[in-house]
This record gives sequence, C-alpha cells and structure tokens, in this order.
Amino acid sequence: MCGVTSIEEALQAVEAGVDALGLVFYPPSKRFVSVEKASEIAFALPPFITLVGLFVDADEAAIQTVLDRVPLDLLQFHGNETDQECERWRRKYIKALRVRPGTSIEECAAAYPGACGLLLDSYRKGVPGGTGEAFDWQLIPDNLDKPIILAGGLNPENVSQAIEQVAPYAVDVSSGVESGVENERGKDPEKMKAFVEAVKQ
Ligand SMILES: O=C(O)c1ccccc1N[C@@H]1O[C@H](COP(=O)(O)O)[C@@H](O)[C@H]1O
Repeated sequence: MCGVTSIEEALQAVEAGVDALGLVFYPPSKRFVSVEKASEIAFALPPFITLVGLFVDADEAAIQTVLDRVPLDLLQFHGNETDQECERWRRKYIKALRVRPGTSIEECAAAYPGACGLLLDSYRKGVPGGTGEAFDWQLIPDNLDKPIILAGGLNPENVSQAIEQVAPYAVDVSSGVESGVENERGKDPEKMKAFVEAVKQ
C-alpha cells in the first residue's frame, strides 16, 4: 500500500494486513512525506513490514538524505532512472514501468537487470504515477523473468479480477484505498481492509 502520510494511516494499513508500505518522496505528489515525517512513520512500524521509498527522478543529494535518516527496505524508482542510477545505492530496488498500448514490456524490462522486481503502472502523459487509472492487463506478457508488482487503478472491487487475470507476485495500491476531497483526501481504513481482504481471498 503506497502513499501513507502519517503514523495513523500507516498503522491502520498494518492493521488491515498489508505486507509493505510505500512512502512517497516526490515533492509534487499530494502524498509527499518529509524526511522527518517518514522517519517518524518508519520507527512507529512493527517488525516485518517492508518499508518502500518511492522516488521520481530525484537528485542524488535528496535520495542520500532520505537513506541517511529513514530505514527503507526497498527503493521504488518511478521515473526515467537508468539501471545504473537505480543500482548506485546498493539497495534492493524495483523499477516502475508505465504501460500503454504499443509498450514493449519485455524490452523495457531488459533495461533493468539489477531490479529485483518490476512494477507495472498505467501511463498518463505528464503524471508519473498515482493516477488511479488501470491499464489493459492483456498487454502484460507471461514470460517476464522477474516478479511483477501490478499497480495502477486497483481498488477493492477490481483487485480480485486483476489477480485472477495477471497472477502477479504482488499488487500495489494508492488512490483506490483513499476517500475524501482534494486537500482532505487520505487513506480510508475501511477501503484498506476491503482491499486486503479481496487480495487474500
Ligand atoms: O502515489 C503517488 O502520489 C505517486 C506519485 C508519483 C509516482 C508514483 C506514485 N504512486 C504510485 O503509482 C502507482 C499507482 O497508483 P494508483 O493506485 O493508481 O493511485 C502505485 O505504484 C503507487 O505506488
């Protein structure tokens, strides 16, 4: 579950049964967390919850500051970073590939030999992610040699069908477990529970 912005949301997600939590270090996102807030959230978590840090074409100094202060288990690169740029941190990383008709997922995947998994998300021009939009899952080839994390527009209603159709290693959600309007939008405990239940079923 990606984009928690407070200890309260993080613990509600843990209570719902997530395996991993994502912190967004992309300043334009409404889910952006400061290094201080991220550190507070990280140290409030119980053991065995994988903590993921999401970056979008971040500069090296910004990534280094986060790594110095926040105990991340996994890095998620969601921009145009190269494999070399993702690998330089000597941490396990997953690479987001944004899919649209005509995308060769195999070719994009081949450019990231160092990734421990590939996160497949929807493409929307000018927006790197967190769009709440699904893509055509039929575009996903069944011969990819890395674990696939399916993302993009998942919610408690469609995630069962997504799992049945794609059989991914994991699913990732942000918008689909939120409620509220504009500035007051945030993670909804009931939607988080419904999502995890649907996944487990
Ligand atoms: O969540 C964000 O704000 C975000 C910002 C920039 C890049 C990625 C972001 N989130 C990731 O986007 C996908 C899909 O999210 P959604 O469920 O469709 O809202 C997911 O991997 C998030 O981790």
